[in-house]
Amino acid sequence: MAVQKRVLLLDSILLSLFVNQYAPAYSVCHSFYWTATALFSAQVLLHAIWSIIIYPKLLSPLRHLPTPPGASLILGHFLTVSKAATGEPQREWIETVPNDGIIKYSFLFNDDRVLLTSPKALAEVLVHRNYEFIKPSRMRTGLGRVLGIGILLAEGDEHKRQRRTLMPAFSFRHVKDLYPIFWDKSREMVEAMDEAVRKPDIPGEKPSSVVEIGNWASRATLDIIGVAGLGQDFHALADPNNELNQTYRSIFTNTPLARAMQLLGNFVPLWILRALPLKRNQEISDAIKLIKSTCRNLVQSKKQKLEKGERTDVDILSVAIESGGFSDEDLVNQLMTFLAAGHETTASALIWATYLMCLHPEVQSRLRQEIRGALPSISDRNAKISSTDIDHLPYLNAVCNETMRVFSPVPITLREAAEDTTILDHPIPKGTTIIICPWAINSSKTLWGEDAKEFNPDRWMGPGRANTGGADSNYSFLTFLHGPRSCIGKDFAKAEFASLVAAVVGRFEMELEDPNMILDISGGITAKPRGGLFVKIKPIEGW
Ligand code: HEM
Repeated sequence: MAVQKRVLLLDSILLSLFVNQYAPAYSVCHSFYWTATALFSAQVLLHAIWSIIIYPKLLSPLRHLPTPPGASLILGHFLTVSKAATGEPQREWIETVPNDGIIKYSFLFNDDRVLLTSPKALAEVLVHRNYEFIKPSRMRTGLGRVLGIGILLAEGDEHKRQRRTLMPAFSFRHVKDLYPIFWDKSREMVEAMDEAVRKPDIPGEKPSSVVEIGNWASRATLDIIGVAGLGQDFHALADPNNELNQTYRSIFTNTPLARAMQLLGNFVPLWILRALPLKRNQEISDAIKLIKSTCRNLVQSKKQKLEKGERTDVDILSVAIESGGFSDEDLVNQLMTFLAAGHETTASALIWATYLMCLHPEVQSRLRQEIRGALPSISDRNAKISSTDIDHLPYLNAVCNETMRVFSPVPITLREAAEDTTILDHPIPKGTTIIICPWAINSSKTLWGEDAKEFNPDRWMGPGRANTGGADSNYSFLTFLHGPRSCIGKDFAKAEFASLVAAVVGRFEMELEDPNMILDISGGITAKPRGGLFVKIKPIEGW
């Protein structure tokens, strides 16, 4: 229902010309400019009243849907949503607002949001009519600069083509050959952490046995996506000041300014926001330059290798180049996507696993026992790990799944109705924003039972539970979504995550630096403890 401001402006100019020509008595101060300004202001005001109050309250087909209490007349639920961690209010509403599968809430100026709460609604949007619900254009333009317009942001037939082409690189048949890389990098991380706490003068660490786990996690996962995904070791683990790692950390840190700009992006054209002389704009454009040039160099050197017949690796980039389906610029966009989508997410999972291990020392010891009993020692550099070694550890699998259920690294994602459509037979106007919230679905009592919010790895143990956690519907676990736009890197991520957890828990006893820490979650694309997670680690000899 939004009317473009430029239409109102044009309209005001034409009306002003008309009034000044044929009815000058009605003009403002006999001036074309003042008349146009007055007409424009009046139209903006009328349009605002229409779109903020009249349409959503009296006419929108969404107005009859169940809605959480506490909406203000103009700001809707904006204050509740913006004050809490991403996904937290939705986690509460899914329990407290009676609904048949969808809930409506409103954002700033009563812009409607439709939250999906049932497997049936999720199936319609994510699977059966997936391409009718596209990624919102503000997501494409906002994220596209950093992530590249690759598979994550492509739509329709173009998305289908890219997904088909890239799928072989992500199939389990291929991923199973990457386990030794996951293990080698996990070992490298654990050895470097060990060294850091023994030599407390390493820059970036506190002079004690305390480490900020997010820092290690993002360096390790960047290296892993580099080697296993793109055939290039970035050596971020070896170098705490690695430029690429620092760059990603700076752009993915959800500062108040970043949040404010994201919010403004809903109302102010992005080209204006990006032209503002702000430090954040400079940081992002420097980051994009570095990421793009890294990706360009990777494409060039991989192509040269392949031309010389020097192919030794089966990484995602090689598969993409050999498919012949992508231009050089497309390849750069895909690489940008894999680098960003493929490392911050798994890093967030490792942070949450560490946090939960600290809160549940009994789970930590039981897991350590399983790992030490079944896997070769982390100190054994010649030990080779296969997919069977990692995948056949039931408690490790249970802890990893339960961590990703309780703290899904991606708390929320968005879609937009591409046309007037329906969800569960409720009319949904074109342009409506649809909220898919793993954070809420993964802890819904309707789907998981009364103990839904508790961390209980045992729900994944026992016959038939290893893949379901005991839930009846596979839509109950939404961490990687479902359907044609689910995470293509799911098998990669699960194996990588399990290797990292096994190495860390096998080697270290961990506790929170501050046992009274109050969890403050910083939202953004991935959820993390704000300001980092500081953990005391103690190497346990004998493995
Ligand atoms: C624990 C780790 C991970 C989590 C929780 C995760 C989660 C997700 C989610 C929720 C989406 C869907 C986003 C949306 O459509 O709105 C997604 C898409 C995607 N993920 Fe992951 N991801 C993880 C790791 C990875 C890794 C390691 C890679 C690459 C190696 C990867 C590559 C991608 C790509 C390319 C897409 C876009 C797929 C498409 O649109 O067809 N992800 N991921």
